[in-house]
Formats: sequence, structure tokens, C-alpha cells
Amino acid sequence: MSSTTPSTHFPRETAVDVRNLRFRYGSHEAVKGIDLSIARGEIFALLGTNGAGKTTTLELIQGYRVPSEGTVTAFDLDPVKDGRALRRRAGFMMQEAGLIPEMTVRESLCMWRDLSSRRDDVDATLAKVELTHKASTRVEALSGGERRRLDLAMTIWGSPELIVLDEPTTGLDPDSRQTLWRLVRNLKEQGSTIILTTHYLDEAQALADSVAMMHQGQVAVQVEDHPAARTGAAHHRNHRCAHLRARPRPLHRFHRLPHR
Ligand SMILES: Nc1ncnc2c1ncn2[C@@H]1O[C@H](COP(=O)(O)OP(=O)(O)OP(=O)(O)O)[C@@H](O)[C@H]1O
Repeated sequence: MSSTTPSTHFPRETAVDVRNLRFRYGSHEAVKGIDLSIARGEIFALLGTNGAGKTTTLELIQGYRVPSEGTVTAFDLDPVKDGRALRRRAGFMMQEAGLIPEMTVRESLCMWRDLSSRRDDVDATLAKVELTHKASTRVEALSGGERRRLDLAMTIWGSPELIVLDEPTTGLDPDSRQTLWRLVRNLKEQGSTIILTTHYLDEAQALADSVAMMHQGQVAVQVEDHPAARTGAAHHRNHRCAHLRARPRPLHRFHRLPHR
């Protein structure tokens, strides 16, 4: 079942379009024919429990996996065939970042700069993720939240138009989550389109303009953009997910919805 609230007041420019997307790991179908439409400039949350298919969907959007069926386009590019062109415009933060424990924060970002085809400034990027004061600290001495912010620094290097974050706040304490949320909102204000996955309904409510809830490879519920979200006006921010807040439901309630 899919319940969609269509937008009628503003034109909706699509950044990422997913049609009848399916993916099988051998005989196990992890993504079972999903449709998603993600607007430019919005924060889109893909919500769901462990094993729902969120990471697989992100990997398909990034072109790391080839769909078994269906299509993905990002900025009208095919993520598999046009992977290089897409990577110039997109930053991806997966659950594990592969940072080198002995390197400092600055060294890590300098190494990233040398590997990246995108140009940016190390100090400015550290400032964006609020890690300037940790520039000389070794990665192994960072807190979980600080590590995640260093991951984010690499992801946003060169100000990509599309930012994909796989569970950016899982395992973080409330303060670290709030900091991450603030940074994600800043990235949206600067014009990026953001797709994130989360297990937390409160995170989707706090951050997202649009939400899709996945369960066992299907989209069980989808709530599209509140029209006010696209104006960029600060005074509208609290109303973005008004339709979600009006009927707050714990995550487990959604799991009882029938599948398509
Ligand atoms: N490499 C793989 N080989 C086989 N099955 C896999 C593989 N990766 C994921 N799966 C399976 O596919 C399904 C979807 O996994 P996926 O990681 O996409 O879910 P998820 O919603 O991201 O979960 P989590 O919240 O735990 O990260 C799960 O049943 C998982 O066991």
C-alpha cells in the first residue's frame, strides 16, 4: 500500500527518480519493485528497520550495484553507465568509512583532497563540520560523533549537489545527533539535495521534507514534500513535516501495513 500526498503549489524538479526498482542477492530479493521521486533541494529520509533494504537502495542509487529490474536516474544520469559523471556531483557517506586510526583529522582530509577529483579547501571544510579544533587530533582519539563528522567532511568535499548519508546518526548520543542534524540542515540551506537512511522516526520528522518507509524490500508508506519546504523560508521550517507530526506514530505501527 502506498499513501502519497502530492504537491500542487510549486513545480517539483526531480533530482533522483527510481522506478520499479528490484534487486536480488542470489535468490533473496532485497528490493522488491520500489518507486521513489526525490526533489532537488530537499532532505529525503528512507526509514526502516534492519534488513528493510535501505542500504541496498542507496547502493543502487550510487551505481555500486546494478538493478535486477527497473531504473534509477540521478540528475538524468544512469548511476551505473554514467558513474564517473555522477560521482563528480555526488558525495556518499556509507556506514563504515575506513578511516586510518593513526592519521590526524587534517591528514585524513588532506589525503582525501589528494584522491578526490573535486576541489575544496581543507580548513573551510573542517569548519563546516565543526572540527577545526580537532584538526591535529588522531582519528583513534575522536568520539563517535566526531568521526561521523569527519566522514561527513569527506562526503561534502567540493560541495556536491547530491549528498547520500547511510544512517548518519546510528549509535550517536543525543548531543552528537543534534549536531549532525544541524549540519545536515546547513547543507540543505546551501542548496544540496540530501538522501539519508535512518531507523529513527524522530530523525525523519526532525529533518526530512519527504519520507519513505521501507519494510521487507517494499515502500510501505511515502509522504512527499510539504509545499512550504521548497520556499527555503526559515519561518516555514517548523511546518515541513506538519502532516507527520500531526499523527505521530511509533515505528512499529508502520510495520503492520500490508505490502503492495
Ligand atoms: N551482500 C549481501 N549478500 C546477501 N544478502 C544481503 C547482502 N547485503 C544485504 N543483504 C540482505 O538484503 C536485505 C536488505 O539489506 P540492507 O542492508 O539493504 O538493509 P537495511 O535496511 O540497510 O538494513 P540496516 O538498517 O541493518 O543497514 C537483508 O535481508 C540483508 O540480509
